[in-house]
Amino acid sequence: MLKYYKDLFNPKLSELEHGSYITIGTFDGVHKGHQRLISNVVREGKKNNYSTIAITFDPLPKTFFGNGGSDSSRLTSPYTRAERIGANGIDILIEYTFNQSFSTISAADFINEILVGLNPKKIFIGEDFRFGYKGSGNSAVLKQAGLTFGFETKILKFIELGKERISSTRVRHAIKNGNLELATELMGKHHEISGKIVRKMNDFKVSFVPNYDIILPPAGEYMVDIGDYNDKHSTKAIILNPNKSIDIILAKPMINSFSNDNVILRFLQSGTTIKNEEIKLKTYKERRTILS
Ligand SMILES: Cc1cc2nc3c(=O)[nH]c(=O)nc-3n(C[C@H](O)[C@H](O)[C@H](O)COP(=O)(O)O)c2cc1C
Ligand SMILES: Nc1ncnc2c1ncn2[C@@H]1O[C@H](COP(=O)(O)OP(=O)(O)OP(=O)(O)O)[C@@H](O)[C@H]1O
Repeated sequence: MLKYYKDLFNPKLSELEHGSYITIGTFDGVHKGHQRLISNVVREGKKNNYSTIAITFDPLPKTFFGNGGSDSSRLTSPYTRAERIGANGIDILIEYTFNQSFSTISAADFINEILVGLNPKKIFIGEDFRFGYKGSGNSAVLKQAGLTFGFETKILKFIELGKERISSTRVRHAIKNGNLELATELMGKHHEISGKIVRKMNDFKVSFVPNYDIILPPAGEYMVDIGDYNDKHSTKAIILNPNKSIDIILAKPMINSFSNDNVILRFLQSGTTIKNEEIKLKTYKERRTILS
């Protein structure tokens, strides 16, 4: 069971007396590259009987700095990210609020005031990992600090798919292009958002609104699973405008079974099952708009 801490400075956790193995990153989407990094921490940590820790940030540093454009829109809510990190076997997740004062912590202070208190024995990062004010900390800085504080730094090579590096940015592009199949392959999970059914148009058509500002594929038709944790139904979702609600067309009128609760919408693939009369209706509507 994952333990989830927020904003721990100078931590002194009794469970870490023996030592810890740590990984650090934004981990949005927890894609297969992240999973490899995490599984190295978990495998080696368990073997040596150390607690395993993931350190992460919210909001995403890219979003905070506002320089990512649509590349910084989120794949996962903090909750879904935590859930995926926990499912990969990490013991402790520490999430830091990435605000103005946090962003100006120097690399040395990040090591002294955050990492050292966690009693690290080994820190696992990918090739490009940077940390601290203006990104001045890197693997060389960690290796040097390890000589003083008694930890190792392990740098993992990037995992690729189709000779291209897997990254959160690549998953975001795949979703923006409506390529849900590629997004699923890169994450090893379907793209999912939690939200609420806010309106019932008729027994077969409801309106879903996401709880969190998560990236959506473009307007179009998608095959989805919708349901709560116990119950899910494969059906069809229509996105008319990615900033608004999503229309769900139900295969059978079963929505009462999860009426007021949070439901999870998982995008399986782009849809191909649109009916003829719906296509006609759509064309007609579009023509009228152009004429008026
Ligand atoms: C204490 C701290 C301060 C940071 N300050 C900056 C900064 O001033 N400018 C910047 O571009 N990124 C800054 N970052 C973000 C890092 O460059 C990087 O995005 C973050 O550590 C997450 O790593 P990842 O992008 O590999 O997931 C900072 C990170 C940390 C931990
Ligand atoms: N393909 C990969 N293989 C192995 N490690 C990776 C891979 N991608 C990222 N990492 C590592 O995972 C940690 C977290 O990375 P981060 O969250 O910045 O992922 P990212 O995919 O590079 O995100 P973004 O595309 O938004 O920059 C870092 O240590 C990073 O080096």
